Amino acid sequence: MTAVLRARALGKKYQRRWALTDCTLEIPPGHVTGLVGPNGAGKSTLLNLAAGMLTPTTGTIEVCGGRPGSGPAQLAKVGFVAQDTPIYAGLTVSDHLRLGAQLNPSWDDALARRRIERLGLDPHQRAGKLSGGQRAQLALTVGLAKRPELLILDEPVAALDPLARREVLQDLMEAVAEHGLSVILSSHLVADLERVCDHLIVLVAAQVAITGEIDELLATHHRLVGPRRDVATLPADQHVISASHTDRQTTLIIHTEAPILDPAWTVSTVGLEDLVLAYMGRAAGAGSGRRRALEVLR
Ligand SMILES: Nc1ncnc2c1ncn2[C@@H]1O[C@H](COP(=O)(O)OP(=O)(O)OP(=O)(O)O)[C@@H](O)[C@H]1O
Repeated sequence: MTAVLRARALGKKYQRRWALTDCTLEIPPGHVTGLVGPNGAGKSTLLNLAAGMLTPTTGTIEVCGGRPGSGPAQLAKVGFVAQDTPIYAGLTVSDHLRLGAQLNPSWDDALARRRIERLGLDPHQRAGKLSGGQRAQLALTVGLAKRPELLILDEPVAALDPLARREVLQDLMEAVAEHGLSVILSSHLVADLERVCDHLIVLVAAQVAITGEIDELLATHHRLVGPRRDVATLPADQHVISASHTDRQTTLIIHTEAPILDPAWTVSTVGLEDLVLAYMGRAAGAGSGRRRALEVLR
């Protein structure tokens, strides 16, 4: 099966600053992939590269088997809802649906109208007069009704209330189950990602800190608590992601494929939020304010 996204040593430089470096990734089709990382980590840059809104400085990126932005066939395969909720302020809600129908060969008008009605949006209202959350919903409706192979969403639920957020995520999961849609979405809301995503990309400081299938990542990361210990004495196959020590005790989050045999450790599982925070904290340094960049709403 063709990967929905394949990046090899992908990099993007804005003037003198690298926003993304040495990014190598492969996302299989039919999945919901969560993209997470601190502010400024390069998430929007990666998503804009995938949507063809930016061109790489180094490396390559292939999306649904084609080069992003390479022409109408590629545009039809990929839906993109950018972070700033792209709508046309002067056009009404129904103008957006008309435009969507004209521009997209596989436009699902029934889906679009059903969704607008369910959301209670007035078809005659100008998009510029909608609330932030309603605008986000309109942009998402256009993205879903386009019926792309891959829908790329940059912080799609940030402006939505908790109930609306849950409904949007539900809609996405239904589209994945019914139409085989693949989704890549960035969010700071790890609890949401935990609910809908089966793949994860953690970007930190312009680099991929970890990527993979979430179940597999959770099965190979462990929390170890035991008597204070120098991490340099751990077996070579145990990679320390985060470490904290008191006078007597050491707490670690480690990555390993092998069983943990040392009886000195109490071993427990790691949740997605802990895993993400461990990788974010590794780059930022323990106790840094960067940890606060990750908003965890339950
Ligand atoms: N057009 C641009 N020109 C110059 N620098 C840019 C531009 N766009 C982004 N950057 C820089 O590139 C880096 C990555 O930005 P990006 O928007 O990809 O991060 P992000 O992870 O999406 O952040 P956030 O979570 O805050 O949305 C940042 O340091 C940002 O300042």
